[in-house]
Amino acid sequence: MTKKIYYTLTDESPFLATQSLLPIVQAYAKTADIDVETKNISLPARILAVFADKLPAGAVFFGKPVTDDLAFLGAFTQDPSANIIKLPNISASLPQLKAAIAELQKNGYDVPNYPDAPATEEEKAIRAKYDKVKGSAVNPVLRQGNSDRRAPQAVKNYARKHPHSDGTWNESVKTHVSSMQADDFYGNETSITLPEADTFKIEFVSESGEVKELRAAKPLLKGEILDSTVMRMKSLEKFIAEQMEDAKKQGVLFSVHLKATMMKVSDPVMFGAFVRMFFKDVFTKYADLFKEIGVNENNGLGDLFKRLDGHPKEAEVKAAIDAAIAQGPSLAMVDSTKGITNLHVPSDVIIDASMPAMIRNSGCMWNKDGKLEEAKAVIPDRSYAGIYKATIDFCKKNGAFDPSTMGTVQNVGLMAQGAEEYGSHDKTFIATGKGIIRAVNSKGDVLLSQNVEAGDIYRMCQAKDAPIRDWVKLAVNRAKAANMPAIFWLDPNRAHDREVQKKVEVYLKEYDLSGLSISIKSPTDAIFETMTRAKKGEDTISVTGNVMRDYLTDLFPILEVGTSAKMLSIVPLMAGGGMFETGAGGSAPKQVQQFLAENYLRWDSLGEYFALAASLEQIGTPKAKVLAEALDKANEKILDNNRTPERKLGGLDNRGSHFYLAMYWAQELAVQTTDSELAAKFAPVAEALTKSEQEIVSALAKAQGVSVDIGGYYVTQPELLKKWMRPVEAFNRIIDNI
Ligand SMILES: NC(=O)C1=CN([C@@H]2O[C@H](COP(=O)(O)OP(=O)(O)OC[C@H]3O[C@@H](n4cnc5c(N)ncnc54)[C@H](OP(=O)(O)O)[C@@H]3O)[C@@H](O)[C@H]2O)C=CC1
Ligand SMILES: O=C(O)CCC(=O)C(=O)O
Ligand SMILES: [Mg+2]
Repeated sequence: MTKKIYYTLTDESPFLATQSLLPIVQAYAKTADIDVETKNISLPARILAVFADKLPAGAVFFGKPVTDDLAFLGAFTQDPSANIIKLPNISASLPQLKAAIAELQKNGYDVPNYPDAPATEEEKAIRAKYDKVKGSAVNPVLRQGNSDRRAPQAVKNYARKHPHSDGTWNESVKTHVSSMQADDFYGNETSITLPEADTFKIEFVSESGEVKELRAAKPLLKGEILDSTVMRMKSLEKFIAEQMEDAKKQGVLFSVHLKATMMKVSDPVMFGAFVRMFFKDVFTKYADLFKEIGVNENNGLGDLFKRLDGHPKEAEVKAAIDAAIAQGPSLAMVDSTKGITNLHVPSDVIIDASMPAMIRNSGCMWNKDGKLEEAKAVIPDRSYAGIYKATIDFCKKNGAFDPSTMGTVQNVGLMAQGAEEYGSHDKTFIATGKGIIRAVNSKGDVLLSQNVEAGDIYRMCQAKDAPIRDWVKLAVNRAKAANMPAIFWLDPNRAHDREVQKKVEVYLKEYDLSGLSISIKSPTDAIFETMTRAKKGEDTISVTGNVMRDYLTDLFPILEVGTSAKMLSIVPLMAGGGMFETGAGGSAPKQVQQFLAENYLRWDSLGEYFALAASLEQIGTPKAKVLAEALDKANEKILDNNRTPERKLGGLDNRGSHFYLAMYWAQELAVQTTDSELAAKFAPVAEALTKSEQEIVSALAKAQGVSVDIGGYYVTQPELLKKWMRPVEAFNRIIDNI
């Protein structure tokens, strides 16, 4: 029977790479009776899916009828045969969402504008649909299992042989992390475990006793952990002002690191507080104008400039902003050549990628002159900031890490069913006045309650019992399989973590742990021990909650192997199937700019190669296993022979690396002796590819160095992509004839 792998079409670099890689994958998989079918979960496809009713019947996007592929895959995760390869996708900030809407409209798709200030019921409905697409809208739907992320041994070996630089560090480095000391999410957290199944609704009770329902009742399962907490806006503003002063005094760059994409409700509001405080006088002086043109600081300085464009007061306001920048502490830059600051776009600086990049750069970020400079990294909430502080302190004391000798850090992350903060969006509210926000059960009893004032950010999180049980199981299994010590990172000072720890202690008793080293430590102790071990070349498994999973699986891969793109990232679905994420990083937008400018794509598809091998293994048929084993060997050859993309024009790029994957994979299939049919099938393919190696690789190289038109950024044209991503007919012919 034909087996199926769903392969996702996403955005930016991984989407471009797919245009070249997928035809190879499909051709090889077909020989084992495996159908690799695409599902489009890109940002534009997701927008079209929610507005399908507004499109004419039979509307087509990227060569296929418009369907809700994310909903399809989300439901499919519950099928025990699910086998999904998931590439990184854009978690859109509002500026990105608006840009994608504009491109769709330009291409004739009649989707509505994003209503900034919805007034009518219709506008509110449109806004609600867009808010579903916004931010991290894909991963929480598909991640119906916990997370197993690690560097494949071959990748680790490669990094040891070809170490990148992790910068230089010593005690004199002025870079540091600054967090609030009170009134943050960390300080205000309360948590309970539900003794019985129940429901909860969220209400605001004003000072005068008026009750307003913020969210209707939703079910709670027995054993579920429920938290509530609040970030006090006035304290946050005061803290930001102090940190600006301090950065200026210390003569370091001022930078802010948040996760406005994944934390799509809370973090843009915090980002907005930074914009408002940095440009306090400007926002006060031009309050009326900003109201008139619809400025919302949560969307950043970039959006403000767009709204000012062509306004009679444009020059005056820009001068005031320039003056504020000149007066304030030096701002960290995203792109100094274009004048794009840390405060321009909420999704430009994303903490999981930005902090490791800074650590690798000896604690430096870019200043306005395009030079590296030490920085203050402001991370307001203390819940997770401590691990970066500990890393920086460790590097100051012990020097930079050395990729040629350091150990590896694997991660087992609690992620399933919207665990913890990453599932909190529908339970996050900005308080509209002074009073109480509370969670109330079916009997009317108050489960959790927080005092709030206008502007405070109230947030509730859930973590269900079954995922926690599954996470403990996964941790024990990984510790056994990898033969490494595993540490649960749980903070005794956090109410939520104390509830989790009670469960972990109970569930660990269900296993025979003899011969294993499994411990529970606070995040600061855990990272210290993990780094001390890594420095000595020793390996450790970090067993963490959802946010730390995200942070650590960029931090350690970037330190160890230079990028998280090369990670194996498996989600064993709780219903029995598997989702294979490719790498643990993002969609690398900077690389798209390079591709468009010079037809050079430096996306490294190694994450895809490893995900594919794991996916084929899961298919499990004898032929699929042969394909998987041959692919494993091909992957090693890719690394041994250095056939991963180089950074700069003129080198082997993404397409060249795909050629070598095809060649090595075919060679391995041709020489294996387990399946003679496959060997016979691939012998001529291997021969043809080997014979044409020089011709194809030099034709791919010759194609580089020109500017590229693919029809748009979000809305691209399939024929144009084919032309640019599969430019060598001789290569295409061999693949298409398999
Ligand atoms: N799983 C998912 O779907 C995820 C999606 N995202 C989304 O991705 C977008 C960008 O995120 P951002 O945080 O900037 O991080 P990215 O990982 O996209 O970019 C940071 C840097 O990582 C390096 N990099 C990442 N992947 C590769 C690769 N395959 N090959 C080579 N280099 C790579 C490059 O760094 P260098 O130049 O230093 O080599 C790149 O400039 C956002 O929209 C975000 O929401 C982010 C994380 C995960
Ligand atoms: O879903 C997202 O927005 C980002 C996911 C991410 O960063 C990760 O899983 O590492
Ligand atoms: Mg991440």
